[in-house]
Amino acid sequence: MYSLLAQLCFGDKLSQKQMEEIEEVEHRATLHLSNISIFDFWKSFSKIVLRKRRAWSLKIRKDQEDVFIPLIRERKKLKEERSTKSNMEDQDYVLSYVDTLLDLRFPANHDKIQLTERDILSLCNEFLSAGAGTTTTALEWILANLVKYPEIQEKLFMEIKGVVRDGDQGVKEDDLQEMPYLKAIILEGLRRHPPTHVSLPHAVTEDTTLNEYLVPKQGTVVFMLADIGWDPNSWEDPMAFKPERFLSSSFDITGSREIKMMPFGVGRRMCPGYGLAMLILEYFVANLIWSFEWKAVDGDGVDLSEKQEFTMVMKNPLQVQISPRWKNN
Ligand code: HEM
Repeated sequence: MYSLLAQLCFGDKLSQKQMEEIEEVEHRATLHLSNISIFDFWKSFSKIVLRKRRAWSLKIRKDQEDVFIPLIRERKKLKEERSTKSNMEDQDYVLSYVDTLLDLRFPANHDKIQLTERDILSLCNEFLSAGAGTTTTALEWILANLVKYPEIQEKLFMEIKGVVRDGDQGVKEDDLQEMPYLKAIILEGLRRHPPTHVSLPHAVTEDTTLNEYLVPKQGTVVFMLADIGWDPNSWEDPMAFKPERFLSSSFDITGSREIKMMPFGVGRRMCPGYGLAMLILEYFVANLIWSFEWKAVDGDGVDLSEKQEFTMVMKNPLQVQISPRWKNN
């Protein structure tokens, strides 16, 4: 997942070594995120009392600079070279997230006209840390349920079989449009096991009354994302894994019509990566089930206990036996 997101971020010409360096430093940064939030609240206090943790935090930032800044400079150089090339010479160019950030300009009256390298580094860090752990966690929960309920896995396999054409190597992006049961499985996975159980902190801009409770101006508000998706007033048998509940009508994950679940948040601060995340999940699940049969390790059930890390992960990571469905796998 890191390799995929790293290429979206820094371009598709990264070497294996560069991808490994990005993954290593981002993994450390993500695990460290809970400490950084302490510094946000008690900066002066933490400078003295939490010196060691602060030093560790600064070390991670320095390591990120060592890995990311050369990559940002490479994209800057490529941008300058491209400006002198014709369209014909430039055919294998793929736009990256960093390219869009380098092109960003603020209005002229702003005291800063464009982003600095350090701003771009922070945005790339946000892109990778917000995108990789969440999507990987969702994928693991969905596969865990397909192992736990082989009849659902089989029904999905039959749907894919009806869509993939003879001679195709795997499921293509266009094929996904013809797979309503796959979409239902992804939505049910996100409802039953949202990777983040609470939203990011939001604030109200003025005193607001909600169900007779006053939320004072600037008061911090977080939304209980998992509980909203498990509400028995909205969902029948909410703790069961039943993709069929999403088959009867098209479901709007953005919550613009009604809000019965919000694994990506809703409104202006909704996850900007939700479309990408849905595509990655559909594409990976379809191809993994098309290529392999997934079974529980003999004698072991699938334990769906949760553990809070940066995301809500499986307490006991999924252990499976996978067998290729086709001879050439
Ligand atoms: C299954 C996968 C994902 C889930 C469940 C998820 C969920 C969320 C949630 C709940 C929020 C906070 C929304 C709020 O507080 O209102 C969020 C924010 C964010 N997400 Fe995702 N996300 C996923 C994948 C991604 C991906 C793939 C990217 C980008 C590559 C991404 C980038 C972001 C960013 C940058 C923010 C912060 C937005 C802000 O500060 O306003 N996410 N995500």
